[in-house]
Amino acid sequence: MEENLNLFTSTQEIIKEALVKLGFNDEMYELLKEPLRVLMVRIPVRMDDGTVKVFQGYRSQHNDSVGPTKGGVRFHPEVNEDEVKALSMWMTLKCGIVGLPYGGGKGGIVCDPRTMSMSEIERLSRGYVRAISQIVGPTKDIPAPDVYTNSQIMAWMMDEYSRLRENDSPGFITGKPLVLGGSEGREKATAQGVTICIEEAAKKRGINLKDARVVIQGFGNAGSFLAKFLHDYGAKVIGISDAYGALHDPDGLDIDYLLDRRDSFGTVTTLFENTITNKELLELDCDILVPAAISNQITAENAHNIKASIIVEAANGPTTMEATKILSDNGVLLVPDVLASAGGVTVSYFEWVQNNQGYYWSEEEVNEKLRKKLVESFNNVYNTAETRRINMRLAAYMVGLRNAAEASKFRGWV
Ligand SMILES: NC(=O)C1=CN([C@@H]2O[C@H](COP(=O)(O)OP(=O)(O)OC[C@H]3O[C@@H](n4cnc5c(N)ncnc54)[C@H](O)[C@@H]3O)[C@@H](O)[C@H]2O)C=CC1
Ligand SMILES: O=C(O)CCC(=O)C(=O)O
Repeated sequence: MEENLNLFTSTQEIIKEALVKLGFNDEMYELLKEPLRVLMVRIPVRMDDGTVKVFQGYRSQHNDSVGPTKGGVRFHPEVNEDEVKALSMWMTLKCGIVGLPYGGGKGGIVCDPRTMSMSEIERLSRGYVRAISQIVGPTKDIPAPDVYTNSQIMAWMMDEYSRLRENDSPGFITGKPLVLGGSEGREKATAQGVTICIEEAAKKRGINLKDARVVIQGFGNAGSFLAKFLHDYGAKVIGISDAYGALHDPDGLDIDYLLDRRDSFGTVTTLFENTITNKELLELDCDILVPAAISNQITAENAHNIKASIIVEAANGPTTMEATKILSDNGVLLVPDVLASAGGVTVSYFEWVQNNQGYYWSEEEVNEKLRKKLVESFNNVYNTAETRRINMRLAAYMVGLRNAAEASKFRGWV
């Protein structure tokens, strides 16, 4: 049988399994198997050469029983409806695992910002906000950065929303520049959260992080800060990659140099000649592997060749369900995306709280609150997996779905 690489339908399968284990009935599955709302929009943008290009975008809201929906916006040529739907479902799980008062949302635009000018990207970002403005807002659905979007794009989107509503609305979006109500620590939050999960996983496996050899796929927001944290900690980062290739040095890469040379899209390998492929990178001999780029990277095809004993998923959906099973059977400790990458949305929540109260915290305060939440969440998922004798992905789905399911029940939806 062919492997299911569809992110949406494979997520439905595991949601079903988790709900059955939690004792919920078929009606609950009927409610949670699809987002409540998916808006498809067409965004006309005047390009710099005077022509008009029409871009396709989406905003998906999985479940808003717990609170407003929350999740990033992705600018990528491969964005599609099923991917955005799955990404919004994973946001419900992340918020449930960390205990945030949100449901899951996610957005995306089919585009390649690497080939666009800054002013074209600005017009596209503003057009997207105008197109989705009816269904988003600080108490409805709160966007944030994701692949190929950043704090500048968040600033344009916040400005456009504030103009439409005729009032300043910093709580409409998170991941903003500090001066516009961004939070200390948000930029590094995803990598901080992944680092905390790596520390906890290493403890469980008796691995000393200072001796560990680490491979990271992706050198953008999540991957590059993570490389820096682990490098500074004393771990040996022996491989990194971007969309164009990968770098490998068994003695450890010069992370500070690479950080200095990478561009705003997380590209750095194009400056080097002796590169390897992303596929080769994933199969390198190492202790800890962190996919921090895109989905469907570890599949049934290459799962048997993975040498790492710990995989911590910074990216959303990097490992297929079939590969998850192969890796668990092989004794690999796999810390799933919905837990490992939850640091970003956690500090986004802190940013929103600070915007709502108009009082801002120090970076130390943010990091301390983040650590507390992630250590608790890691152990909650790990212990569920141990007690139930299941892998951490299924355990994370069980922990993550509970709030949305119970809140939907209390509201009388099911
Ligand atoms: N930024 C955030 O706060 C969060 C990000 N994530 C996830 O982390 C992953 C990376 O996101 P960011 O670092 O924010 O994005 P980014 O846009 O800052 O960086 C993306 C990186 O992935 C690389 N990449 C793109 N296509 C690739 C391909 N086909 N093969 C290999 N590498 C490729 C890029 O070259 C770049 O290095 C995504 O899956 C995202 O959904 C998850 C939670 C929060
Ligand atoms: O910061 C946020 O609100 C969402 C981050 C995100 O999109 C994700 O965790 O995948």
